Amino acid sequence: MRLASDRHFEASVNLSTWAMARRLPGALAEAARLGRRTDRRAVRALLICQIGAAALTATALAATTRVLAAVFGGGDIAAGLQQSLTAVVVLALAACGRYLLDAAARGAAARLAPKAVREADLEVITAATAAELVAYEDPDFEDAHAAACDGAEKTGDLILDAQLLTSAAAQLAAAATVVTVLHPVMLPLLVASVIPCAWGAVRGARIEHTAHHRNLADARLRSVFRSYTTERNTADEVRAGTMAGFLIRQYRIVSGRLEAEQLKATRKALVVQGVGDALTAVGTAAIWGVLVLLMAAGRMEPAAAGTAALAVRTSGAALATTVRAGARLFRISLSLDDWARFLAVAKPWTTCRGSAQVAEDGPQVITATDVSFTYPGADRPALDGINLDLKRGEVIALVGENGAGKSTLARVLTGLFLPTGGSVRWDGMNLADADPAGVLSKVALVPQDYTRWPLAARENITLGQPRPDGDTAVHAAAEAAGADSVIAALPHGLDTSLARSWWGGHDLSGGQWQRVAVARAFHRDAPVLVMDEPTAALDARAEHRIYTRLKALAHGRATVFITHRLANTRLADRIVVLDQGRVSETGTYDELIDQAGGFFQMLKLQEDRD
Ligand SMILES: Nc1ncnc2c1ncn2[C@@H]1O[C@H](COP(=O)(O)OP(=O)(O)OP(=O)(O)O)[C@@H](O)[C@H]1O
Repeated sequence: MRLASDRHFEASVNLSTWAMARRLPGALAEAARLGRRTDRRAVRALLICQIGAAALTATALAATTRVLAAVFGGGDIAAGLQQSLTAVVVLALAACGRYLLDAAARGAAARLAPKAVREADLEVITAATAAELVAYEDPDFEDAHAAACDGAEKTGDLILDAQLLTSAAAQLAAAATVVTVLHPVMLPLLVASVIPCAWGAVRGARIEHTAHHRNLADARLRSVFRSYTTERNTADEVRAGTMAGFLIRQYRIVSGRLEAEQLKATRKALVVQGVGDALTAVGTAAIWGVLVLLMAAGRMEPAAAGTAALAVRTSGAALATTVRAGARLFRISLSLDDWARFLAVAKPWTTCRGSAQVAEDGPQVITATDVSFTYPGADRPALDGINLDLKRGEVIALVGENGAGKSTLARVLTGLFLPTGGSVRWDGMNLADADPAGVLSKVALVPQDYTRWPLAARENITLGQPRPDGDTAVHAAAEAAGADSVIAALPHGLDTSLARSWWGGHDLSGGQWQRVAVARAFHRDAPVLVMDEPTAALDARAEHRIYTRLKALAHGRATVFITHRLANTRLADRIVVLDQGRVSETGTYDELIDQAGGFFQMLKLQEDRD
């Protein structure tokens, strides 16, 4: 099972082995770029250590030749060794130095890796927050974002494997140079012997990556089942609905599919890698044979043959590491593509409006002219031909059936969404031309699904932006929203942590949270106030309190509130009834009653029910 729109999957499956190998320089360059941006010193240290380690490998091999010549050169071994004492010391020092430099390089890579993850993740966060809000309504944006988070995590492995690859490649270069000097036929033999192993490793990586992508949808589905089965938010429904058995069965079914697909891929990869390794083993045996033949034919001194044997072993091991790290890097490079793809997907969504500044004290009038709005991918508009004026000091109630377009209109009027047709103007300035940060700084919004921030009560109201009069403003906002009693009951008042999942955190009821969310909007003291069903979870007393004070709070502001309790609309200066994205009625409460239209019918139904 895989995502129908997974273009990246198609691309990676159709890559040839050579094309895959060609990706490695790009992956190494990306590792270097991320490394340089996070810690230049660590990158420099890493490179110096790698080059130093390679040089010492070559030095050790050269010193080995001299020692072996002393040992196998005939005559007294002890005397020979004494003669080549310097070479022995050089050999020992070079070996020690190489291990130390290798360890230092690994240390530098380990220091860089988490920083690279952080930097890559920050790029994703920055791109996501710079995107228009409407981007989140596009499924491709969400999918790409999820894959990018995974890719960002992998950048740590990219650095570690890049270090391993360059270290092995440097050792290889050193050993290969020594081998070539000893006999020119050795290097081509060595390279030929490792080709099957490289082929197996790269093909194996491709098989595993293909399986990974095939399993993406199932892996996501399984993690959704897991979280829905065990998380606190759903725990009561899982129990009350006796759903645990059903959910666990679903988990098993999806897991079974995942494991079967994975096993199939692992088997295929193992076979391919096994064939490659076996052929490389045959190649290595052939090299040993050639060495023996060269020695037997007197074309190579025993000391040189000894060094060649060592160099062949060293370079063989280095080649194998190079190939395996290269194959892993290839897989990581595919994940990095996911990361880079999100940055590319997010780019066109980046907020790109004008830079005109709205009035410092906010708009006197908000005008929607022939506004329409269609969600990305939707086949019909959520808003269609809306014309509306909202003046400062006026309170408008937006009502209508579920899905009528109320929340969408509230977002369009405040500039959170730009209309896809028509215009919204604040004092004549089209919001498409205005600096979005300036516009949104004039807006206080209570969304339908407000966030229960895992912060202290104070930050839950100030949102990290305290007013000059500090807690006085916080208490005033809390009092206006009826959250004062909530705060008074907290063990440490405004300092109490509302992060319920953490130790010491304090939980609130649904209605108490909603009061805090309303207090947030009041604390912001913005000239445009929008409240989307602000009392849906409140008890009758708290609801009454908010609506009786709303008129006073709305003074000097342009206020819109959305409600399904039509009796609350009595206090609005104007009621706008939406029906399937269009304004079906508008007027004062009394005017709409007199018209005896849809609003009146809905009101009657509610009154009869109550
Ligand atoms: N992300 C989306 N993608 C596509 N269509 C959407 C999306 N969000 C909302 N819609 C559609 O837009 C229309 C208006 O939705 P909106 O949330 O504005 O309605 P509402 O009047 O606020 O509803 P409710 O009273 O249930 O909160 C609905 O038909 C809804 O299905």
